[in-house]
Amino acid sequence: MSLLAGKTVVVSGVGAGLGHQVAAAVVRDGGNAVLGARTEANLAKSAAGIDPDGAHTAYRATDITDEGQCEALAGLARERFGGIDAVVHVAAWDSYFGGLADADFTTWQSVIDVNLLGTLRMTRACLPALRAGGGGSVVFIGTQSAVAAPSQVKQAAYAASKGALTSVMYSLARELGPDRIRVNSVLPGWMWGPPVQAYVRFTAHTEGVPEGEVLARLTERMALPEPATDGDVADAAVFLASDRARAITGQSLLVNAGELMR
Ligand SMILES: NC(=O)C1=CN([C@@H]2O[C@H](COP(=O)(O)OP(=O)(O)OC[C@H]3O[C@@H](n4cnc5c(N)ncnc54)[C@H](O)[C@@H]3O)[C@@H](O)[C@H]2O)C=CC1
Ligand SMILES: Cc1ncc2c(c1O)C(=O)OC2
Repeated sequence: MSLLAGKTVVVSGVGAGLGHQVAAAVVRDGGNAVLGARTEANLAKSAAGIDPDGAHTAYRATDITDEGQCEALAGLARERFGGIDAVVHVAAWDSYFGGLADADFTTWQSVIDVNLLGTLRMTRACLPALRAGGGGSVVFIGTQSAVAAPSQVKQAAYAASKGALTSVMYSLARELGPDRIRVNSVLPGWMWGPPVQAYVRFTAHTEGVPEGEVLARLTERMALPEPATDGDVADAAVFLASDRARAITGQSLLVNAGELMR
């Protein structure tokens, strides 16, 4: 039987990258995907690419800094598909923010509000449906920068927000375990997809070096020859979302081609 046959998975932050890959993997593996992100046009495009006849997808514009919008997305999942079995939290503000020395704490607060509190708002909005269905799975997307010195510098606020999310995961796994709700994190490293592809192009251009050289620098410390793709990270998230991970909770899974090993 397919990994997610008959299951409904809410996915936040569906744009061109990882969120789209997660939603695509959910439908490919037999489930229903309920897509949220701020821009409705991106959602429509993503859903049309995954599921042209719309039988296994639903979407709604959702900013995870707004609790009411999170609740509306969870409500859409219940209306269209009768419940929620899992939620994968991709939405994040994942740019470069400057270091501590030149910190603007207003920006820090925004990063925390999206990456940490936004993810928790979205989780809370899904809890009644997860409980009503007898349990389910919550998957956070962290980063390897949350557990080790990052390979890029000056991202203290981002690392703080994702590190806190990874810590909260342990606490929630305990809190929600009695309701058979599992909580895990996937921690990508340099993930080959639109944002990192743009970074490689930009860096090659500004340094006047071939793109292959920039990519070689990124992969230098990886055990495998190529970085994980956003599709590879999506597969790990879908596994944790599924019943095949039924005894796994309170874990972080690095999906980074072996750049860091613990
Ligand atoms: N690209 C990489 O190498 C790495 C990415 N990650 C994580 O992977 C996820 C992103 O995947 P990517 O494919 O890189 O980028 P992406 O740009 O496809 O994903 C981020 C999405 O979150 C959305 N978003 C931002 N703020 C939001 C809000 N307030 N409400 C709703 N949606 C919001 C963005 O619009 C975007 O669609 C993030 O959680 C990021 O922290 C982690 C490690 C490495
Ligand atoms: C957003 C983002 N971009 C690039 C990278 C990371 C990240 O979290 C990371 O952990 O290693 C490289």
